[in-house]
Amino acid sequence: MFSLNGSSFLNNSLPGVPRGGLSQSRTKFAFPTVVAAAVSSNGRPGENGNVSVLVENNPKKETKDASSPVVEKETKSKVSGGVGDVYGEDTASEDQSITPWTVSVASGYPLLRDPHYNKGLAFTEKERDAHYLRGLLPPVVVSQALQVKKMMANIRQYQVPLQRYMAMMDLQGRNERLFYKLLIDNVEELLPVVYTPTVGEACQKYGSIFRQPQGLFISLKEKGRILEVLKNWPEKKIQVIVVTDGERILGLGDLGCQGMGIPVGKLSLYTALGGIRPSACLPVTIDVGTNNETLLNDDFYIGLRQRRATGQEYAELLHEFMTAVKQNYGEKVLIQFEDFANHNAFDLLAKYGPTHLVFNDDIQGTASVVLAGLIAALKLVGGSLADHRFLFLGAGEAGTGIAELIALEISKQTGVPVEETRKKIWLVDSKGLIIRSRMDTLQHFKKPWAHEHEPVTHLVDAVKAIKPTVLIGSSGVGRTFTKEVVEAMSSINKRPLILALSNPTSQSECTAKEAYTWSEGRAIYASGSPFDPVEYNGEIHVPGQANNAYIFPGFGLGLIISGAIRVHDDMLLAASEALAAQVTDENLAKGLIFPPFSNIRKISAQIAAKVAAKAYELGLATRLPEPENLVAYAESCMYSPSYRSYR
Ligand SMILES: NC(=O)C1=CN([C@@H]2O[C@H](COP(=O)(O)OP(=O)(O)OC[C@H]3O[C@@H](n4cnc5c(N)ncnc54)[C@H](OP(=O)(O)O)[C@@H]3O)[C@@H](O)[C@H]2O)C=CC1
Ligand SMILES: CC(=O)C(=O)O
Ligand SMILES: [Mg+2]
Repeated sequence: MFSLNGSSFLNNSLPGVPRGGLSQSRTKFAFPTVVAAAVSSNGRPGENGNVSVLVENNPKKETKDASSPVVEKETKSKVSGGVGDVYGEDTASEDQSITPWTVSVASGYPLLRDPHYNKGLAFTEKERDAHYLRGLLPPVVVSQALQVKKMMANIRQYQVPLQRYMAMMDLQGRNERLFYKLLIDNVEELLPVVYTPTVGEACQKYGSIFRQPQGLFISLKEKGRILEVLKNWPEKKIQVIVVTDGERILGLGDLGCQGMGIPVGKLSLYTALGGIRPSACLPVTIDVGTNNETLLNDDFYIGLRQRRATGQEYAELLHEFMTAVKQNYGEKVLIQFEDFANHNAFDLLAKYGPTHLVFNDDIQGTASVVLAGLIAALKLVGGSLADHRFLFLGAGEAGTGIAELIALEISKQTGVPVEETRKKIWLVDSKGLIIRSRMDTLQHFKKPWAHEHEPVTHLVDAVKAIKPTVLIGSSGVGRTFTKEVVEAMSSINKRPLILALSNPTSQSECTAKEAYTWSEGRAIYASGSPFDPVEYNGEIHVPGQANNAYIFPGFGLGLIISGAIRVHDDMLLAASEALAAQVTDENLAKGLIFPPFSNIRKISAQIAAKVAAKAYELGLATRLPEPENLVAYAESCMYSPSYRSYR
């Protein structure tokens, strides 16, 4: 359905040139010396991440047939972890020194201005001497732990969420490792700041709060030159791209170029939650204009001031981008489509699924996370998936994506064809229940859900008619699960399962408090954006966060560590099962059908391992041989935000 089996072909997996080329400036090291030192210091070439330098200095390697599995094997033996530790920024052994180099070996003032290597007051005395920092910093030397403590105290002082967001973005632009240390160690507190709901407001106001550009902006002005534009990005070894065209940002509609906050936020989660190195992540916004009149008339709008290009003009720009990405980064770069409007999202996935490693987070990631929640919830509501009836409000990317994965899973479990299992699932769109008599006017992705039924216009009537055990909101419209709707669900079910997926919080179909109150404490509830626990009748109910952030970081890691070349539906099912398995009885007892985010890196490693295992099983993995313990391997590949010492 969402993806196709690809044939097993390998790509150019040799690392590229160092960031920005091979120039150097004020440094005590000449490059060959650095390379020699790097290789011989531990006797394990590449272990400390200097593989790219080795390749640069060994033309023989560069000319090898990159499609040969032998090259894969060689590369694997030299690169720790398999997620391309090209710049020596991070390896399993953090006590080893590395060279902090940017376009040149950074030192002095530029070193303090380079977020990749800056440590602020945490530069040691020795580093201050070696890297010309004397006088550029006050005398005190502090630990990263103290920096975290201070930053958290600063951030907590801001009462306005957008101020917290801006403080976090400033930190990311100033000291990347500290940013990730903060985010990883305080994930439950900071996720709502760098991600939904606050990122939604940030996108709405992106022009006004714009300080430093983040990510790569590709607009219609760059048509015919996209490859050139990609080459302007300072990092060469990209493993994950999150791209949007800004047309459906959360449930906030068309935010044009200001949608950039979403790829930036998603990729910071790829690093914090999934352990992908920041240098391997590329946020992209494709600017084809916007139909948002408010933005078009906003002096501070940062995008093209024109209405959206469509049709051939749009398709050609996207095609040039997809082609340039593959040309520049190879076959195995993961391209995650994010927050495209559904009239483009399904077509892009279908068009590029057979030729690129593509993943649509809103269609596929959301499906995988919701299926995981449903599998976990069965322990509370009883029965198998096939015993339940599902009703959706919203029949777009999220709604039909989830519906299809549920139908697929039931089909796998029961052996009943998917055309039959779909009949357990009903969807309502802005015109009412999707039924057979509407077939001629339905968008293609809705057609499989057009079952035989009388017309039903209102959700509450659909609930009464269909009698679902599970109600899922994916309409992007807030407050649509009214008291009547929740009461109707509660009159049919002992434990109504209610998922209000729409983001941000303002678009949530109902709040946690409403769900628990209107169901008299019986609802099992989760939402796309977080809600605090609710006390009802002396009992504490903890709402889960049904958000694709549980899936995509681990899913992407699994693709990368296996060298997968295509996404397959069975990988989504594997990810769901892995996530569901992480929900403990203790979680369930509180009403939680997702595990807490505090443990997310461990969870991501479990997901990555299952996804990678599936890639090997399906013959879609190119990183050979398959590691024996995929969970341990996934964990060993993860980026650590601890500071490195600079020689
Ligand atoms: N929690 C999570 O992880 C995720 C949450 N989401 C959220 O889900 C929401 C929808 O996203 P997505 O599926 O991509 O959006 P789409 O635009 O693809 O789909 C929206 C659907 O909702 C329907 N709809 C709109 N208004 C109403 C209404 N008043 N009554 C009934 N149906 C309505 C639309 O109907 P019609 O087709 O007739 O216009 C359409 O079928 C967003 O808020 C998004 O943030 C998305 C992905 C992940
Ligand atoms: C979470 C997400 O991807 C969305 O709301 O679009
Ligand atoms: Mg999204």
